Amino acid sequence: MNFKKPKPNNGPLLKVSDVSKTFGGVQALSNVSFNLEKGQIMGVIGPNGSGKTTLVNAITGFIRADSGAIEYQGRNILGMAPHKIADLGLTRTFQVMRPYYSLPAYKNLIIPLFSPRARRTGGWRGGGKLGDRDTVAVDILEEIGFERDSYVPYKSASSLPTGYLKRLELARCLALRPEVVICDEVFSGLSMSEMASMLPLMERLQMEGITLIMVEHRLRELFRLATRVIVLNFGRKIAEGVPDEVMEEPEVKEAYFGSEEVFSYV
Ligand SMILES: Nc1ncnc2c1ncn2[C@@H]1O[C@H](COP(=O)(O)OP(=O)(O)OP(=O)(O)O)[C@@H](O)[C@H]1O
Repeated sequence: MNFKKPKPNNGPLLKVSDVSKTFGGVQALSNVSFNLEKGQIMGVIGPNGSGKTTLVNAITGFIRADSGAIEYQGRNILGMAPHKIADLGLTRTFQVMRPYYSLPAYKNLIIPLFSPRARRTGGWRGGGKLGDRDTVAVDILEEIGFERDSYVPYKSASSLPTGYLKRLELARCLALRPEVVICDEVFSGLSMSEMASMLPLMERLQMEGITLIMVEHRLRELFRLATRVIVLNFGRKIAEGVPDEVMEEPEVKEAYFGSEEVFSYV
């Protein structure tokens, strides 16, 4: 199979420029722009309904932005189908998880492991020949915290608690050997100890070279990881920068006024 040689990209890994989206009369995104640099963990925060998931959907092709431009590795991806975007290495988790509940956890990874991207990149980590995919699937799950010895990877997805389902969602992205993972609220619904165990996992992914965008309401946990955040409010980007500094900006304080998230971040 012939793949076009990608053009060298000296700019940001992802460049979102003036992206807007309306649903009926609702302006869900209004001229949102930001750059994502390779290796970053970038947070996307904002009150409920501020446009965070719409932004993720627009970047990953699940909805089409009305206007603006989205470039990934220097290539225009606006209007591309989600599976094509994933094939380029830009993947996402879903806020509402969608595993195949009737299948064992590890079988949920078989489809991404059979994807053209996983085949092309030669399997999980280290390259080389793709081994038995069931084994590779269990390996991935073990890497992200499914204890192989207690048979958790083999349990049906429907029997897994939220903490494991969140990890399974992440594992489905990792099976594609992504360059970027956009995590839509990976901390939501997790206990304090589950969240605490998720933090080193995210750090490890970053150390392994994966660039992360994290859409989060859990500011305290997010700010331990993210070096940069953008803040949305009513579809507009109202701030961007280092987390602690951004939270001091009057418009951000006003957007979060009265919200529990801000009280829980300090
Ligand atoms: N498919 C849709 N049809 C109509 N309106 C939508 C649709 N998707 C989102 N919206 C509206 O767009 C706005 C932004 O929604 P979005 O889900 O992106 O916000 P959010 O910041 O992710 O919210 P939350 O933090 O509650 O998940 C909201 O007013 C929402 O009701």
